[in-house]
Amino acid sequence: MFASRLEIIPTQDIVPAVLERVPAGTTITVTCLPQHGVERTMDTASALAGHGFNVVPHLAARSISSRGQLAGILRACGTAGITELFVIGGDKGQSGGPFESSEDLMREIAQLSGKSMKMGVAGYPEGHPSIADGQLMESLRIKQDLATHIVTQMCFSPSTIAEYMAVLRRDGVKLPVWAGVAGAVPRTKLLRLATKIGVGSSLRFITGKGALGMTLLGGTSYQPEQFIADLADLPVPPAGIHLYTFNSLDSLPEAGGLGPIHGTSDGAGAKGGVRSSAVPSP
Ligand SMILES: NC(=O)C1=CN([C@@H]2O[C@H](COP(=O)(O)OP(=O)(O)OC[C@H]3O[C@@H](n4cnc5c(N)ncnc54)[C@H](O)[C@@H]3O)[C@@H](O)[C@H]2O)C=CC1
Ligand SMILES: Nc1nc(=O)c2c([nH]1)NC[C@@H]1CN(c3ccc(C(=O)N[C@@H](CCC(=O)O)C(=O)O)cc3)CN21
Repeated sequence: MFASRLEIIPTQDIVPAVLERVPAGTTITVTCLPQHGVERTMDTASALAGHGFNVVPHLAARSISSRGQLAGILRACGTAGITELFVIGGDKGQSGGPFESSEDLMREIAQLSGKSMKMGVAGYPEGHPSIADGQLMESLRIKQDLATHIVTQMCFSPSTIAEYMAVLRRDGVKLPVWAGVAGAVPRTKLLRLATKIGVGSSLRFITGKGALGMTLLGGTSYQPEQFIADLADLPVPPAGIHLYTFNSLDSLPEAGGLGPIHGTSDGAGAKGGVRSSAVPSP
């Protein structure tokens, strides 16, 4: 059984939906989209933290307008009891402030927080649409001293995750890897969003695979259970599952490998990054 986390989008109606459907104590990460701005991420994160969730806001470097704004965000984290952030560059074409990349922002956070803030970073098992593989790897090698773990982009292939982890280790990146898995999201929504974030080709590949594709994407929603079970069977499984819910919270996986969305600390914060009792032995 894997340790698990849920990712949500800070839409207006999401806090009551989470309160209704997700047990307090669950780890929830809150995205930071260019059209929303970081305030919405922080407002939602603080509200959920106040209701007893272990919350991880995403901070996009290019969406932060000033060092003062960052200091305010860190103060808000302190007030809400938030001790971990997910730091990315951000999909904004141009930076609106002093930080160009996740690395820039991580250095400033480490300094302002006296290195007490835990930070996750993004990994791309199938590459990134506009950043070369070599540059992504170099960026991870640099960031690993500031980070606690990697969360992968949404992926649909266990062997791709396995190969990605092997390449990371070969190239000297030692951080625990959490596999990004799509939740039970309606198939049309999933196809649209996967295309938008640059992983559409792998999803289209699956949908074009006849019987297997029908199993994976048949019915109205994607079903992640088989993929999660296959990840658990890898010789070296990932440290945990990061479930991209896209706010579809109606059928969170409770069986088939993920285990119940649990209410305890998931262990991603510590170096080593796994809740040993929750992860199958290699
Ligand atoms: N909002 C979210 O939750 C997530 C967002 N993303 C998006 O993925 C992208 C990358 O983010 P990070 O992994 O944090 O990378 P990053 O912004 O830290 O960049 C990694 C490396 O690539 C370079 N780089 C960045 N953008 C580039 C570009 N357009 N062309 C060439 N080189 C570039 C940077 O200088 C750095 O060396 C961003 O667009 C980010 O918003 C990825 C995962 C999650
Ligand atoms: N390049 C990239 N950007 C991201 O923001 C991102 C990734 N990759 N990879 C993993 C997750 C997935 N992300 C996403 C992507 C799209 C929506 C989304 O629902 N977009 C809605 C608009 C939501 C709104 O404005 O209220 C859409 O309809 O496109 C949410 C999270 C965030 N993360």
